[in-house]
This record gives sequence, C-alpha cells and structure tokens, in this order.
Amino acid sequence: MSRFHALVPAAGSGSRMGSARPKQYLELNGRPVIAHALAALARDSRVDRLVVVLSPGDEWWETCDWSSWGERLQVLRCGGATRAETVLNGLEAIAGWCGADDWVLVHDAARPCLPAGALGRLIDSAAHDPVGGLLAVPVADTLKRADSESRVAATVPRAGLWQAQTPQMFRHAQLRDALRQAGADMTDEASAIEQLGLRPRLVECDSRNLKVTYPQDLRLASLILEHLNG
Ligand SMILES: Nc1ccn([C@@H]2O[C@H](COP(=O)(O)OP(=O)(O)OP(=O)(O)O)[C@@H](O)[C@H]2O)c(=O)n1
Ligand SMILES: C[C@](O)(CO)[C@H](O)COP(=O)(O)O
Repeated sequence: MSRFHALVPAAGSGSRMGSARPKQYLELNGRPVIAHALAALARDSRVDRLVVVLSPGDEWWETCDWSSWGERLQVLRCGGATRAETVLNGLEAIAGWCGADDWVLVHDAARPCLPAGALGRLIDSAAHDPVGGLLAVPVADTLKRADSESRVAATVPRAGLWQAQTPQMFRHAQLRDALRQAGADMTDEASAIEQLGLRPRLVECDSRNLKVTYPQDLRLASLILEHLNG
C-alpha cells in the first residue's frame, strides 16, 4: 500500500524578506516558522515521515530544539540553488526507502498556517486521483497586466484562475522523473507534472495558508495561528 511522506524544502535565503536569518527560522508565536509548517503536517497521522531539505551550509537548524520529534523527522542537507533543485535533490536522496508509488507532499517551510482540514481534504482527494493534486485558491481580485511603465495594459479575466499553494502531492517516482525533465526554474511541482501532459487536481484552500514572503506577512501569520489554535 502506498504511504504518505512530507518533503519540506527549506534551503531558500528569503531575499524578499530581507532579514538577517532565512525567513524559515524567524520567530513566530514562540517558535521558528518552519516548526509551525512541520507541526501542521505532523498533525495528520497518515503522514509517515517528514523530510526537511536544508541548504548544505545551513547554520540555523541546529540552533532550534528538535529533540521531541524522534525518527519521524529526517533532515537532509542537499538543498540546491532553486526550489525545484532542492525538491529534486530531496526526492533522489529518499529513493532508497521511499516507494515509487508512495505519495510525497511537498510543503514550503515558509507556509506555517496550513489548516488541518485543508491538509485532510488534499490527502483524501488526491490519493484517489491518478495524477495527484495541490492546494490552491480561486483568484478573488480583478487582475491587471502591467506595461513597462506600470500602466494597465490589459484587464485579465480571472475566471478559472487559481493561486497555487502547497502541499503539492504526487507519487515519488513520477514527481522525480518530472523534475528531472523540467528546468530548475519551475516554481512548483505541479508545473513539472503538467509538462508531462498531466492535469493535477486543484483542491480548494484559502488565504490562511499564506506563504511568508515579505515582512508584513509575519504579523498576519501570527494572527492566523492564534485563530487556528485558539
Ligand atoms: N533554493 C531554494 C529556494 C527556496 N526553497 C524553499 O522554497 C520555499 C518557497 O520559496 P520562496 O518563498 O521563494 O523562498 P525563498 O527562496 O527563501 O525566498 P525569496 O524568493 O524571497 O528569496 C521556501 O520554503 C524555501 O526555503 C528551497 O528549498 N531552496
Ligand atoms: C510553490 C509555491 O509555494 C506555490 O505558490 C511557490 O511557487 C513558491 O515560490 P515563489 O517563487 O514564491 O512563487
């Protein structure tokens, strides 16, 4: 039977955050951002192992206390120059024990507020899908395409447009093959799967599952976590 594993790319530098330490290690309601992301995944008992992929030069992981996690949490230091490289390196590294048909849920270290219900819905629906799927949010605002002078060149119809989030859940071997064939600049796993001619399932989530990208996102994440855990 196929198992479920989480793979958390955490080798980014957080350039848009502009902080002294990578954003996944910034303190958020008493613990690092990445600890919230891992805890959200761990809450679903179907998730077997949680694999974190760090940059080889990461100096921050060891400064946090992971002693309560035990062997369910595994740490790899094989992150790459792009998110896609980090994920591919992680998939290659776990190929020794991860079954080809096991499901891998790739989740950003920088998404600390994943609601339990959304994770459950993703696993429930993608596990019965021939391709797999991802959490995403239907676009809510009117969309403008800008010209080079920041003037509106066009209004883009939003019907059918979704914002991709994580987790993104695909079978190990298929995702590894897709990422091997795709360029290193793919910004999500679904893009690589789409390049195989497949159509990942969109599973609706909401804006609580934000990615901490800019400084103001931390305050918002803090409030969301209080609401989720309150
Ligand atoms: N070479 C990289 C780049 C990104 N990531 C991870 O991918 C997730 C989402 O990426 P993003 O928000 O773009 O993170 P950063 O690359 O750190 O941020 P920025 O683009 O602002 O530099 C994060 O968990 C980040 O650590 C990674 O593992 N390896
Ligand atoms: C995978 C992702 O979280 C989906 O929104 C995202 O693509 C991460 O990278 P980005 O460069 O910040 O879009």
